[in-house]
Amino acid sequence: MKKIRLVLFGFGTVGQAVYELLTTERSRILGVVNQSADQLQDKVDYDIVSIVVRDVEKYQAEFSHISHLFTTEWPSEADYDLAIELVSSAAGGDIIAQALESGKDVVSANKLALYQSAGQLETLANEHGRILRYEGAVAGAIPILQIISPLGSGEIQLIRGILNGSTNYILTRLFEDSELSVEDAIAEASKKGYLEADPTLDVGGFDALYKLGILIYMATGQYPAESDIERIGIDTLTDEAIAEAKSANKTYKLVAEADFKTGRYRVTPQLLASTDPLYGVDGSLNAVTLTHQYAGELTLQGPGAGGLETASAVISDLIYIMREGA
Ligand SMILES: NC(=O)C1=CN([C@@H]2O[C@H](COP(=O)(O)OP(=O)(O)OC[C@H]3O[C@@H](n4cnc5c(N)ncnc54)[C@H](OP(=O)(O)O)[C@@H]3O)[C@@H](O)[C@H]2O)C=CC1
Ligand SMILES: N[C@@H](CC=O)C(=O)O
Repeated sequence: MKKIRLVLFGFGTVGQAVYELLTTERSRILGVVNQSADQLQDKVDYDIVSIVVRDVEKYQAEFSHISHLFTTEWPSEADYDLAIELVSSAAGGDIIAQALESGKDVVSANKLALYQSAGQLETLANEHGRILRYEGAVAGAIPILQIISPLGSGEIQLIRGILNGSTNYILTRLFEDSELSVEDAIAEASKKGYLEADPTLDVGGFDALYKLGILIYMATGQYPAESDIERIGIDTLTDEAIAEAKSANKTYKLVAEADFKTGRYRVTPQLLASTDPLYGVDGSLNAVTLTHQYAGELTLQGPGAGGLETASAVISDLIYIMREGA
C-alpha cells in the first residue's frame, strides 16, 4: 500500500470544500483510484498531513477538530508527496514552483498564478518530471481542460463561452430583479463564495481573461500576452444599458472568445439575443463551445464557481495523479 501525503495550501471556499470531499468521499475516491490495482502493494491511500494558511488562528476555533493540521510553515520536503495549491493570490505561483522544484506533484485552481507564469510552471513540471494539473482553474466544475488535449486530430478554430461564474450570477440577478442594486448583487455573489478575494478581478474581466489565456495555451501550446486579449469588464455596463437590453428582450453576458482564424481574442460584455446559445446560461453557470476542424461544435455547460463544484474538479486531478503518477 502506498500512502500519498497531501498538503493543502489555502483553506478558503475551495480549500475547505476539497478537505470536505477528501474526508467524506474518501472510500469512493480510493475506490476509483484503486480500480485496477489487483495487489495490495499497488493500492494507493492518502493522508492530509497539513493545511498551510497565513493566519492559523482564523481557522483553529471553527475547525477545532483538525486544529493540529493548521500551520503557517511549509512541511519539510521529506514529509509530503503532493501539494494542493488553493490560495487566493499570485503567491500561489511561488508555492507551485517550490513544490515542483522539490520533486512534488501539484494540483492547483489558481488561474491568476498559472496564467501570469506564462508557461513557466508547466516547463518546471516537465523539467522535474512532475505532474501539474489545474482543471479547477477554468470553468469550475466543467472538465474542459481534459477534453482539449485529446482533440489533437485537427485545429480548434474557435473557443466561445462564459468563463466567469460570479459576473454571470451578478448579471443574471440584475436582469431578473430591476430593484436590485449592483452592490447587492455583488454581495450575494460574495456570500455564495463565487468572487475572487479581489472582486475587481471578476468584474473587470481579468479572471475570465486568465481562463481564456489558459484555454488558448491548451489549444495552441502558447500563452497569449495580456495585451493580446481585448478586455472589457461588466463594470462598464450602465443601468440604462441593462434597461434597454431588457426592453428589447436581450441580455448581456461576459463572453470570452478566441477566434483562431482571425487571431482575435477578447473578453467583453456582449448584448445577446434569445437565439444565442449563451442567452439562457444563467446564474453561476459557465458554458464553453469549442469549434473543431473535424469534431464540429462541442459544448460543455455546468457550474463555473463555488466551493464543492470547484473541489470536484480539483479531486478529479488528484485522482488522475494518484492513478497515473506518484
Ligand atoms: N471560489 C471559487 O468559486 C473558485 C476559486 N478558484 C481559485 O481557487 C483559489 C482559492 O479560492 P478561494 O478558496 O475562493 O479563496 P479564499 O479567498 O476563500 O481563500 C483563500 C485561502 O488562501 C489562503 N492564503 C492566501 N494567501 C496565502 C499564502 N500566501 N500562503 C498560504 N495561504 C494563503 C487564505 O488564508 P488566510 O485566510 O490565512 O489569509 C485562505 O485560506 C484561488 O486561486 C481562486 O482563484 C477557482 C475556481 C473557483
Ligand atoms: N471568481 C471566479 C471563481 C471561479 O473561478 C468566478 O466567478 O468564476
